[in-house]
Amino acid sequence: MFHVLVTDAISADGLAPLLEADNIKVYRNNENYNPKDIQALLVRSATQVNEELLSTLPNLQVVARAGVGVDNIDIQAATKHGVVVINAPDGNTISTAEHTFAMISSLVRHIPQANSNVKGLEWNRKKFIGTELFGKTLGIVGFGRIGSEIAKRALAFRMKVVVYDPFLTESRAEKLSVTSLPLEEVMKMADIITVHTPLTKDTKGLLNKSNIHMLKKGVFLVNCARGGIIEEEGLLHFLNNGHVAGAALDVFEIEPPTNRDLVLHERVIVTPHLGASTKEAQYNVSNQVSKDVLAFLNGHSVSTSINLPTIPKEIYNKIQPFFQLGKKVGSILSQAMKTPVEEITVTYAGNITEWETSILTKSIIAGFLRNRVDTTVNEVNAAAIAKERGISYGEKHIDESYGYSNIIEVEAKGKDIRMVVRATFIEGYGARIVHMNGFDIDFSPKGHLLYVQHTDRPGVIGQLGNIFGKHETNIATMHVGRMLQGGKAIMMLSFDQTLDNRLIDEILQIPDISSAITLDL
Ligand SMILES: NC(=O)c1ccc[n+]([C@@H]2O[C@H](COP(=O)([O-])OP(=O)(O)OC[C@H]3O[C@@H](n4cnc5c(N)ncnc54)[C@H](O)[C@@H]3O)[C@@H](O)[C@H]2O)c1
Ligand SMILES: O=C(O)[C@H](O)COP(=O)(O)O
Repeated sequence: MFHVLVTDAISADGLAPLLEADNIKVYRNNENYNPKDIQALLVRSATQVNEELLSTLPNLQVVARAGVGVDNIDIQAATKHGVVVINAPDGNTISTAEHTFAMISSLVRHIPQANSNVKGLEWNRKKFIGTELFGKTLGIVGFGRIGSEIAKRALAFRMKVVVYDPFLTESRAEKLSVTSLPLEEVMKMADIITVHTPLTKDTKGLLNKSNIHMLKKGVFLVNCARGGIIEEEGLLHFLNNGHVAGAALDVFEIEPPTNRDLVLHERVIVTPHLGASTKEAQYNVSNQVSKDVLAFLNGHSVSTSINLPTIPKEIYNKIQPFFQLGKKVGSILSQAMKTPVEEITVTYAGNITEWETSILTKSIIAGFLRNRVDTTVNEVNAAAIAKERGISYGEKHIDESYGYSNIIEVEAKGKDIRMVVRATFIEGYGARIVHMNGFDIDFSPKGHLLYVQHTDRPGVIGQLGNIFGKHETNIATMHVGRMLQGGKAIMMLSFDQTLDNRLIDEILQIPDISSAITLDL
């Protein structure tokens, strides 16, 4: 059973994949739970996922942000703890774009102020003369998912759209009918500026007390991204001196906001971080992270991770079975060698070489380390832990795939010891180990296995069978591999339960058996 803690107000409908799964127990923050049980944490922007919180959840494997911004999550601390961070990058794009556009429209037509005026039983029509959007220039800073949706809406209102985004290509700007310009140009040209970047060290105070004077006099400013991208002190200064005509803010440097002069300013309209607060967006982000968390806990890799290399979805789907196989190969080596390993080399051949394999290599390293360290190891921290333990690793791609459509070969070397395992994934058949230390073999890497090295002589298998029979232990499957008749050979047996050590000791008494190692996969 996996235990999932949901701390913020996350859509219950969207949580259905987790709530309905047989092997998942979901706790809300106000329910009783043991912090040591929690393997997954689901948050929005309210929970601060910092070192302090991470240390209270020692078995946490994944933090999922039901939304876009991960500035409430200490990614570095999570990575150090081996915790994968995922988010739902596109589930609230439309809602936030619509909210931003509603804020722009409200701002230029003074709708919130006029609403309060009429509700205050006044009827002041002259006070609320507005500005048309038609023909005006909208400056969009940050032209990602939300920025580009806003551009579509602005163009439908027959506005001109100029954008600044250092990562925007000319062809994408052209395709979306916007003009891409340096920030200074956008600042000089725009009648309204809306920001849609993440909050980073580069975007903090992007518009500030020293540069807002460069904007057109009478400009309107909008921030529905993150508090601080437009510096609040600078904004207030230029509102007060009349350079800025008005501002619409959904987000604040401190939330709830403490800057009363700004919030209460008569030309400022505000909402309490409502960009993503629609039924649809909340369902989308909750459902998206629930599916990802479920997949992750069930041993599958995720495609939206913040602190893992990103793999395009179509490649991710193809490469996904190899992650589990890779971890198992790593685990086989780790359990079979039982001695210090200094170097691991992963060789890929066949169609798998068409893909980016570095993350797969990290999976293999994680699978290897899992049996050897007492902390959580996964693709996120495998490289760091391997380095810490003095294990170097590398990967290469070769042409020889031994007749299989794909091959992963892992060689682990230590002082006077070397072991090689070769595996493949066959569509419709599954994962197979096809070679071990010079022996061709063919078995499925799962369950409770016994890896036996012996001499190929009549009677060895019979003696082994007798011991299992005596202990009423049923052999589920058995695979044998040898190089030469009468020479060294190996056996891989599988069982329905873990084998008792006394039984292994008895097996080792058989003269032609040189080693018998249990592998739990
Ligand atoms: N108010 C809300 O409820 C709400 C909801 C969703 C998202 N957001 C915020 O909106 C932000 C944008 O969301 P998105 O989904 O469009 O993200 P996105 O990643 O698709 O787009 C962000 C864009 O900003 C650009 N960028 C990065 N650094 C920049 C810089 N220094 N100058 C200019 N552009 C820069 C990037 O190239 C990217 O195109 C999020 O980071 C989040 O903080 C707020
Ligand atoms: O980054 C986001 O997704 C938005 O800011 C939404 O935040 P929320 O989930 O706290 O509403």
